[in-house]
Amino acid sequence: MYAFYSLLVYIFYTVFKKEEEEALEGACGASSDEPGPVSMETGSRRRDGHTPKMRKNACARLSESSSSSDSDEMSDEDEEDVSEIPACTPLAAFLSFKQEAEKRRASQVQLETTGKVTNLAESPLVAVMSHLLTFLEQYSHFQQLQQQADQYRVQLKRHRAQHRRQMKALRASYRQRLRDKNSIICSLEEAISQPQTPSPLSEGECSSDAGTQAGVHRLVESLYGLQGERSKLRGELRLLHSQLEQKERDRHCRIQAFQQQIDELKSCIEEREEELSRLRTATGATDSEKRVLCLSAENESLKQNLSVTQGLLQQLSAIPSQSSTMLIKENETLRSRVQQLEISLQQRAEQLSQLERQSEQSEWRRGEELRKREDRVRELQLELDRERSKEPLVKYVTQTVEVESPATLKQLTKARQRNELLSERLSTQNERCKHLEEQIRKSDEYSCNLQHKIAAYEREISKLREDLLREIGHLEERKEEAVKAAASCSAEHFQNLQDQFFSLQKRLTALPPTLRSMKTDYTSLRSQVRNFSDFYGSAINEAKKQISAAINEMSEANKDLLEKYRKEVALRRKYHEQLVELKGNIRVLCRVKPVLKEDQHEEGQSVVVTTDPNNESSLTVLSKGKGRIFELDKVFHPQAAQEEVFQEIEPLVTSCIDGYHVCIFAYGQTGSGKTHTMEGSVENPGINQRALKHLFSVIEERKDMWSYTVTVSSVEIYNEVLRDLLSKDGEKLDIKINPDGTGQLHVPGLRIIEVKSFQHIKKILATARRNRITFGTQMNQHSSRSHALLCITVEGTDLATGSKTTGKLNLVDLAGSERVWKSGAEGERLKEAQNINRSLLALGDVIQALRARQTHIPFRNSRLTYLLQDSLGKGSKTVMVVQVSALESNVGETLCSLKFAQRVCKVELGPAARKIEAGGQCD
Ligand SMILES: Nc1ncnc2c1ncn2[C@@H]1O[C@H](COP(=O)(O)OP(=O)(O)OP(=O)(O)O)[C@@H](O)[C@H]1O
Repeated sequence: MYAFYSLLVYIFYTVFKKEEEEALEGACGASSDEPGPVSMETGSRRRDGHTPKMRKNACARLSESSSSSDSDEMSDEDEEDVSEIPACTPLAAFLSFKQEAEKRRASQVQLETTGKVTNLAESPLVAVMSHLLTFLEQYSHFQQLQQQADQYRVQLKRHRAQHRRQMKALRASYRQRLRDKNSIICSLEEAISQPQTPSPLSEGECSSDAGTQAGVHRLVESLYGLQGERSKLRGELRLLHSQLEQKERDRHCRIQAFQQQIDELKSCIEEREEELSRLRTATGATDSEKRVLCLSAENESLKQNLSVTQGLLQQLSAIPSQSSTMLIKENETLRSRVQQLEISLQQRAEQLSQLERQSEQSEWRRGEELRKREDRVRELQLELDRERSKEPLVKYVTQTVEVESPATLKQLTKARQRNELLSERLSTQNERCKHLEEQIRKSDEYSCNLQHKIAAYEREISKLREDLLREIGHLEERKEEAVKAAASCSAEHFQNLQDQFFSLQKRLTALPPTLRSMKTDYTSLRSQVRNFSDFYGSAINEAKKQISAAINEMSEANKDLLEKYRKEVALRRKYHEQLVELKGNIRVLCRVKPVLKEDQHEEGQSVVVTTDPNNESSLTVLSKGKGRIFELDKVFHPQAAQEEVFQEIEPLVTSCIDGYHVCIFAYGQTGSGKTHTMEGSVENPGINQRALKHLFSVIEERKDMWSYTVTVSSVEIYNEVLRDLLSKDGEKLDIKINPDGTGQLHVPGLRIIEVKSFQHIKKILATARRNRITFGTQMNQHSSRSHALLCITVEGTDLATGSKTTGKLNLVDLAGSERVWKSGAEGERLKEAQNINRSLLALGDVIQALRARQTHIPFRNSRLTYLLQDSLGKGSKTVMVVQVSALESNVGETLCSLKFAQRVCKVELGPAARKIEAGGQCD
């Protein structure tokens, strides 16, 4: 049995071994004997139909499970060599044998199922055989599969090759198409560069080549990309356009600005030219005239030259030609010279005509200028008239105030009438009260008299009683005596006694009625007195009731009245402000000092300053035989009283109570009356005292609605040093910024006194006057050597609304401006004078800057201007009183002062600003 197995295994081994060896031999022989593709082409086929190469490949494929794709470089011929391989191997014979065995086994199974069981299946040889057969079957199946796979691979290769070929052809055609399309793109680009060009890709073209549709699509995409780029470029272009437009606009604006500047410059040049021509006309001949003269003179000389040359020519022509050539040459040069001269003559003539035209033009311009001047004069005249008509305007404004509010006025008059009625009733009640009181007093007196009378009566009665009793006692005694005597004496005597007794009895009976009447009188009087106190009390109560009722009625009516009054006050304030603004927030008044005896040092001094009684705003100064007219806001004639001057300033003082900053200062040469105007004397007080008086009277008027606090301080600036005029120590003071953050100035250490009454202020003013530095100069016996400032602050609180106002009134008496040589100042006085003049100069600079509306106003250049900063600048009200002397000896100073005043006149401070605080907010 074992021997059989061994034999079988051997058979199989030899069969497989042989097949394997053949395969290996084939492979080795092919690799050694048939090198390269040539041998492959010509190589004979083996028994099994496999070429050596194929086998090698198959081996490789077997060893490498992954069948990598053939390289593209593989030749097409190689691929074509692959053919179908027939499946006729020794294994096939074995397989047929195996199939037969299987069939046998199947029949055996059938036999088993039919019950004919044999013990063949149990034989180990049959099992091994069946195993071997299964293995062989699997192997053959594997080989078949391998063959199939090889076939597929070959087919695949073939397809791939075919595909590659197709691809090649396609690539070539694509390249061709690409070239075509490139040309199309170029044309497209050209088309794109030209806007609105229709797309060169027509539908027909797209559809014409279905194979190149993808390429066309790509092209279309690129076209879209290009279009996108084009739109982007267009956007950029638009942006550039807009930038360009912006630049254009900017350029245009700049051109306009330049044009404007040029226009301005032209107008400026024209003005200059006009000014120049004016100056020329003022000095005499114009430049053009002078040039005309010069040119005509030159012309003349040229003409003379010409005539001389012509004469020379004639002479030369007369001379026989000796050296003719020389002469000809000379002649020619002369001719050319003549020609030149003629040309220049012509030019000159042209210039002359041009200049004549110019002179004509300048003449015309002069005429224009003259006309303009006339117009200006007319305008000035009109302005003057307007200024003159201001006063009626002011009146008109006040009238219009009344006209504008007729309803209010009606109401007011009604209210006033009611008020009057009520006050009349109140007064009648008062009178009644008074009358009652008088009656009470009289009845008191009467009762007192009665009591006195009663006492006298009582005294008399008691006396009479005593007398009566005494008489009765006497009579009783006499009666007893008589009885005794009757007993003893005659009947005659008894009769006498009886008569006496009867008369006494009569007297006694006569006595009781008076006594009774007196008694009744007394009792009635007593009852009257008792009743009178009751009556008096009830009458008083009645009167009180009536009075309280009247008062209630009054207060009811008063509420309305108060409201109306408030409105009226506000309206008045408004119109007052308008009035002040109409007059100007900076006003210049001029006061001419009357000629006093002590001023006339020299004999025969004439008066050179005259005022016009018909025009209150002009004054004429006669200087060097010429009269100069000065126009100011108001001119006071020399006889003007202090009251008259104050009346002009009064509205501004009222403004201060309403919360405005007001500055009033007197300016002028030394001795011209500044101190007189500001301070005055005890008998004839000046602005300071009158202003304070007015202030307190207004405060008194408004006490029902406003409560005010008035504080006063006074300083002097002497040699640029600040001193307190209300303090005795005379310490140097400094001006600083208030640390409260308001940015306002304050003077640390300055005495500020709260003033309660006008009497109090009088004392304060007297102290300030005493402390001020004065010295006698040649110009003034008591010349003030310092600037004195009286600063009044009025803080008001509206009792109804609680709003607060802060007004300031600065009253300044400036030190006199003076000419040092004239005032005879030396040493310390000279230094004073220089300091005074310097600070006045600083004041002038401030005024000048305000007038020119400069952004920087040089307030800090002197202590005076620094201190007056908040009352001199914008939003404040200023009055300058210019004091001038009328005497000829002071004409220089008078002219200086008036010129300065006229400059101040032209300053505009703008609308005044009220300093009011409502609920902690500032206006
Ligand atoms: N309108 C006037 N009526 C009467 N007297 C006047 C008038 N003006 C000035 N005076 C008198 O002239 C004198 C000089 O005046 P005042 O002292 O006021 O001049 P001033 O300008 O203040 O001088 P200074 O600058 O030197 O102080 C004083 O005696 C004054 O009484």
